[in-house]
Amino acid sequence: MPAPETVLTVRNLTVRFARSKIHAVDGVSFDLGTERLGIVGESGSGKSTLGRAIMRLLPSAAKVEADQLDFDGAPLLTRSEREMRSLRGNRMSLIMQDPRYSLNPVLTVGKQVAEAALLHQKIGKKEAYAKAAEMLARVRISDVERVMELYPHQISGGMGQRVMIAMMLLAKPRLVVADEPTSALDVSVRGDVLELLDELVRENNSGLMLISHDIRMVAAFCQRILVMYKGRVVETLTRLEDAQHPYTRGLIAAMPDPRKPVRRLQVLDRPAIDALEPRP
Ligand SMILES: Nc1ncnc2c1ncn2[C@@H]1O[C@H](COP(=O)(O)OP(=O)(O)OP(=O)(O)O)[C@@H](O)[C@H]1O
Repeated sequence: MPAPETVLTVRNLTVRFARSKIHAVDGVSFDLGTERLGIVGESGSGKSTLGRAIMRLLPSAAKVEADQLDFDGAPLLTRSEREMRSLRGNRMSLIMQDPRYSLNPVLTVGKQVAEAALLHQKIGKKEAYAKAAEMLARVRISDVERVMELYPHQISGGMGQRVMIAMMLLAKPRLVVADEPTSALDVSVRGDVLELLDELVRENNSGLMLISHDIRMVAAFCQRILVMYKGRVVETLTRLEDAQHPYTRGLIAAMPDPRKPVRRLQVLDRPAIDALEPRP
């Protein structure tokens, strides 16, 4: 029996897309507790595919296999699509880079947050609107009344992420997968959104997978980091200072440290890294 705080157990997870020779995710194993876990790697390393495989949100062309993929102690891969839809609306949530793809474009912000309140709490319609306003204020939206009347295309990316987080505060998910949640945002609001995400997962005692190419941001926010290269986890870290793998060091060097003067950015020595990762 897994410990009660175990949210996810992943053993030898593999994803392969039809007509592709490579494994987008290649034998990944890890456990996720009620913690903030970062998944980092360069573009194409398999981060998003890993997150979507866990949410069971990959297209049918993707073949997902695992020795074990358990969420809250129960297998995920054998669940029906109907069960998955219910899980995704309640127990697991995905935050994507652009919230406009997650919010319903034909519903005002107020209506969709109120619908989330109706779905997750035993309250009436009027109370649901009051609850929606309360949640939007909690994610530090100042002009709540006005924002509730707007449609998703009328709000900024930062505002969209706040709305998503407000809806998740109502759903209280056990697992949050956040895929580059701040990459499309103005630098000035990135910190705010991360802070809200932190409040969300702490309040609900959730497990968070934060997927990003920005290893410094992830290191500042997460307790543990999995470093992915060509679909595999090459290193697990709790501090950047402990990085041993040349690929990880390359990722760190490629992200300028804001506290230090900019030097020439390093280029990854791929042949040397590939030589360390023998392929079958
Ligand atoms: N729908 C798809 N069909 C075929 N191949 C895919 C599909 N989605 C992803 N891939 C491939 O899987 C591999 C991993 O891609 P993935 O998007 O997971 O990487 P990533 O690390 O998240 O990159 P990025 O940061 O650019 O999103 C890549 O080789 C990619 O081309």
